[in-house]
Amino acid sequence: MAEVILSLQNAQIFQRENLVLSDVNLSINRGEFVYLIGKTGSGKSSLMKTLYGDLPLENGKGSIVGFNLNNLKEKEIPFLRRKIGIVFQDFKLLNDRSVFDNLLFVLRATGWKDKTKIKDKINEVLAKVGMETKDFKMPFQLSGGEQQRVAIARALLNNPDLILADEPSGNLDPATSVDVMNVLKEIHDSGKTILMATHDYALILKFPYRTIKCEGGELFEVVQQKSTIN
Ligand SMILES: Nc1ncnc2c1ncn2[C@@H]1O[C@H](COP(=O)(O)OP(=O)(O)OP(=O)(O)O)[C@@H](O)[C@H]1O
Repeated sequence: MAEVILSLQNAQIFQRENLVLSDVNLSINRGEFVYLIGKTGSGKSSLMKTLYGDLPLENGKGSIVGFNLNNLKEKEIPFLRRKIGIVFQDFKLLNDRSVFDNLLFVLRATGWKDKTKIKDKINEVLAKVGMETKDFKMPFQLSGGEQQRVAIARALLNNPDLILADEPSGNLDPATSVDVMNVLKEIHDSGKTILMATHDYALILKFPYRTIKCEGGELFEVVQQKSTIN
């Protein structure tokens, strides 16, 4: 039977006192690739933030990778984030250190000690995104697409159950977006569950997966036809 990895029932999500999403119902099984689409301001990022513990789930029920979002405690958030890999539109690499040291920083912060295991893990994730020869480079020496590959490698470090990608191609040109999407597709094909917020309908047409639309404070399943996702 399919294993539910993310579930929200009648969830309400607020940004401060503003109700952004009034009734969110969503269930994602292990191994799925799901797009989250919707107009600017429709609440996609707010939903993502709730899923990684940056915004509280005010009402309704929610669970993700075995954590209950309803009474998520501050001290549980680092443990939740080890089971979720997060990829942002603006990469969020540390600009004062190399690719290798960006990844080292995350491993050290999550308790890794053994130097050989650390090196092997960094090489493994960089190889998955085709960046194994650029581990010595500084982020500003990389193109946007390369920086996003490193950010995806970083998201894979702790072998997460779920990857949340919030507009990962938002800062990339169309050809580079397809390259990065191919990396995400390979990761998905290897068994990972991915939820990706995007505005990029060309990508959705090229890589068709289950699509959810955020509109009027709720989520709707989209039937994969060009006319319905615009
Ligand atoms: N930090 C914040 N404080 C208060 N309100 C916010 C904050 N961030 C977002 N909002 C509001 O919450 C609503 C949803 O924004 P959100 O960023 O989740 O939408 P989005 O669908 O991700 O948009 P985009 O596609 O532009 O990223 C908007 O009305 C926005 O103004």
